[in-house]
Amino acid sequence: MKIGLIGRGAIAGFTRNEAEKRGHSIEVTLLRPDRAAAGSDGPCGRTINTVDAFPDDLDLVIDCAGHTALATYGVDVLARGFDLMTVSLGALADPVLHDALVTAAQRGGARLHLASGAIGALDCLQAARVGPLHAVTYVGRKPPQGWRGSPAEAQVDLDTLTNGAVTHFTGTAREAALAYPKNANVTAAVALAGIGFDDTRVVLIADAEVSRNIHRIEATGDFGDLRFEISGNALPDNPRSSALAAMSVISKIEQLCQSVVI
Ligand SMILES: NC(=O)C1=CN([C@@H]2O[C@H](COP(=O)(O)OP(=O)(O)OC[C@H]3O[C@@H](n4cnc5c(N)ncnc54)[C@H](OP(=O)(O)O)[C@@H]3O)[C@@H](O)[C@H]2O)C=CC1
Ligand SMILES: O=C([O-])CC(=O)C(=O)O
Repeated sequence: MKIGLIGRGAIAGFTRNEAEKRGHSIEVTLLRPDRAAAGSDGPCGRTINTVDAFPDDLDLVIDCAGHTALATYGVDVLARGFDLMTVSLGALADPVLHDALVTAAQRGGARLHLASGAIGALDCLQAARVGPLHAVTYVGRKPPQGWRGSPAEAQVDLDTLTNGAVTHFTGTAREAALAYPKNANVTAAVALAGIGFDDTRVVLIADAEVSRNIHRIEATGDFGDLRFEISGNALPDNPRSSALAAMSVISKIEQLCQSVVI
């Protein structure tokens, strides 16, 4: 695939390396206008600053840059007719942005692909909701540094939390996804696969006793009961983000290339 990337952080770096190892080409990287002069060549390859500058022959654009980036560029990317993959699923909790992306995709004849990110069991939730599902709860537990730059900082001193755990959020997936744009995109994945943003219950915990990002789903429905838990290693460049989130981007690229899709 010929790919355009948005972002140059931890997930983007992993995506670049692994995609190129697998024979895909990162043709160009979109950065904020003040980050790199358009057309410059550096560790991100050829850089651009606007959606207009994406070459016409791209197969896919991948957003690895968070909610603001999806809100800033997503509509224009889809309206230009490029398929767009995103890890910034939590941004879809904003109904205005959600509808604008859907309209742009329809106008451009393109699709928005949601990477599964740092969590799993989404296939099970999607099937179970046919039943229907009755209740879904997500509990996210990360080491204190995994909540840096989030509203948790207003409730708990992350630097001095060296033992025990503090619950800093309980509420809906919509509230969590919007309030924790860098830490709780998984709540959006669970909501979108299951019973939606307003009915999915969320608990977020800073836990000094854990060293990995632990995501737990509990669901009940006509299908039976589901309990799923993953302990994800963080990416070396960003303790907030699990390595699986970056791996899920590569997995989705491979899915898009396959004739037999699971
Ligand atoms: N679905 C999931 O399970 C997960 C989703 N995520 C989402 O992925 C995002 C990226 O994660 P990660 O790579 O670890 O984060 P990093 O902080 O390592 O990198 C973020 C990158 O995005 C760039 N960026 C931010 N805003 C814009 C913008 N408006 N325009 C262009 N570039 C922008 C930053 O650019 P600059 O260097 O110029 O600041 C930086 O290169 C997270 O913010 C989060 O929303 C993360 C983990 C899991
Ligand atoms: O990477 C993770 O473990 C989860 C995360 O940050 C997110 O969902 O935004």
